[in-house]
Amino acid sequence: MTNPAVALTIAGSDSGGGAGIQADLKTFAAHRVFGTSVITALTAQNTIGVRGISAVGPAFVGAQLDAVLGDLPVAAVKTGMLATPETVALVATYAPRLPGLVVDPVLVASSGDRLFTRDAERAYLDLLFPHAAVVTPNLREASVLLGREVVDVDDAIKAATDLAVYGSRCVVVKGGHLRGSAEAVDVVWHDGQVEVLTAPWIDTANNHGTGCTFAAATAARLALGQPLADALRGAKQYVHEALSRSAGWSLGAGHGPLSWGPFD
Ligand SMILES: Nc1ncnc2c1ncn2[C@@H]1O[C@H](COP(=O)(O)OP(=O)(O)OP(=O)(O)O)[C@@H](O)[C@H]1O
Ligand SMILES: Cc1ncc(COP(=O)(O)O)c(N)n1
Repeated sequence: MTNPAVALTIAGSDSGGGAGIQADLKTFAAHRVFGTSVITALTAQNTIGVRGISAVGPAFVGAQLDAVLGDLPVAAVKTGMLATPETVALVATYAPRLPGLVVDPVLVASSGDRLFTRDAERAYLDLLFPHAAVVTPNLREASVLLGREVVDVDDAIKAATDLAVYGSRCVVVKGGHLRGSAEAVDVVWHDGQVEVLTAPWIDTANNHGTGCTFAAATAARLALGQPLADALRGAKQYVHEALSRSAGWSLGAGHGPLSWGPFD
């Protein structure tokens, strides 16, 4: 019997089940990847918004990392909500032991609620980005990180190029919040080249967890040994399929969750 590939998510819990650790573990399982998890924060959250956050102290985040990395053959890692600059700094100290590192710099929930205490920008840019195989900010996160508005595809191309300066091997500026487009366009910077990933736009309010799912699907595919470019294309396709299958659901009064695979 061969072992399954193992991936790790370092992220926050979403009590509503749509984003965070819950979305990541579902996405790993959908790729037939065994999921491990280091929890950085609890959120009291549903499809409408975030009611409260209780961050886990960095020492206990470290204890979880030691437990997982000291025992299991983690082949790829995704970071989501890290909640505090201290936890970003702590995770950065583990970076040499974190293969295939996908950094989703979660700062704000789709509801608009903040998911990070303060001083996020410098901690992410200076400490974690240099170790990442890929970083995956959405438009709003790219704006916060760069301290300027990022609202259209041209801005996203410039943002991806400017964020690449911080040392990540690849940057994806996700366009799920671009207005007025018939396509969901993500801008990818890789080795000095910029390209776009596109998929047909799905008209649905059930989009809570798209960012987490995209980053987790990328990490799952890296854990399975796919090259990064293939992993990103496959993750984009996975999110599109998940969104299209749950477009008509009505779970909760706010932004509902996505469906999940396997889809093959
Ligand atoms: N309505 C949609 N139709 C098709 N693809 C979408 C849609 N919304 C988001 N996506 C895709 O989902 C992925 C995540 O992008 P998005 O910009 O939504 O991330 P995010 O803002 O981090 O997520 P969230 O909105 O859940 O916080 C991207 O590949 C994006 O293009
Ligand atoms: C615990 C937690 N982590 C992350 C997100 C953002 O998720 P997404 O950008 O996928 O909506 C969230 N709402 N809650």
